[in-house]
Amino acid sequence: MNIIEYADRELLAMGLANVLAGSLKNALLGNDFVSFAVPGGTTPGPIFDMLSATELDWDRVHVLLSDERWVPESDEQSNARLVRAHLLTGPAGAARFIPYYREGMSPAEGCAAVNPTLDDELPLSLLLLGMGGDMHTASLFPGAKGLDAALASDAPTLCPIEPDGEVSRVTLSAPALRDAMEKHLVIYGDDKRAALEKAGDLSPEEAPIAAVWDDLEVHWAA
Ligand SMILES: O=C1O[C@H](COP(=O)(O)O)[C@@H](O)[C@H](O)[C@H]1O
Repeated sequence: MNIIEYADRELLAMGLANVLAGSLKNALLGNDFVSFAVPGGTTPGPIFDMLSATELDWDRVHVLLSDERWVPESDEQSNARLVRAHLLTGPAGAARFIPYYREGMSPAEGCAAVNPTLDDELPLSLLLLGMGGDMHTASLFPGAKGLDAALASDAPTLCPIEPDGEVSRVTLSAPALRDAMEKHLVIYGDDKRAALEKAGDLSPEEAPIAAVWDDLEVHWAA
């Protein structure tokens, strides 16, 4: 794991958007299309805003979510809603988005419907992850119902998961995340940095970020 420190969050957003744009362009050189998985939550909006303005062959980029709350896009908690508002605009509006939520289906039924459509997206060409202070990444939450299944080496690509006291979710599994060709993690603040450092002494069940951090490039600002 390599940690890159930025002077502030704005510089991080600019720097990381540049890194991601360069990685997408490189990956597009050797492939008909590339798969780019992105997080939701409160952190990535400004990074998406900057990246979306970059000129590249977005029509050959497939955008996926690292995880999703099992809510329709009309719900403010929807990660797809965030991605549509901040990433799939301007030049990046030409990208192909692969949403997960299926109206009228349970998360497990939704995963069964979505999983066959993800086969061609693996291994992910480029992955951006976020992390919570509890060391969850994507929706691999410590103690969640479904965590063991999503951490298993033979886990399906997209798995249902029920974090304690939270809306039901779906998440890319640990193997799908771990096997990405290039992986970045963005975190802000001393608390998350301390949590990340602590995760090295813990199991993936206790600190799910530890399941995916081989070759992870970490982008941090206070
Ligand atoms: O629930 C989620 O949390 C993580 C971290 O979110 P943040 O708000 O602390 O940045 C995020 O990466 C994940 O995609 C999201 O669904």
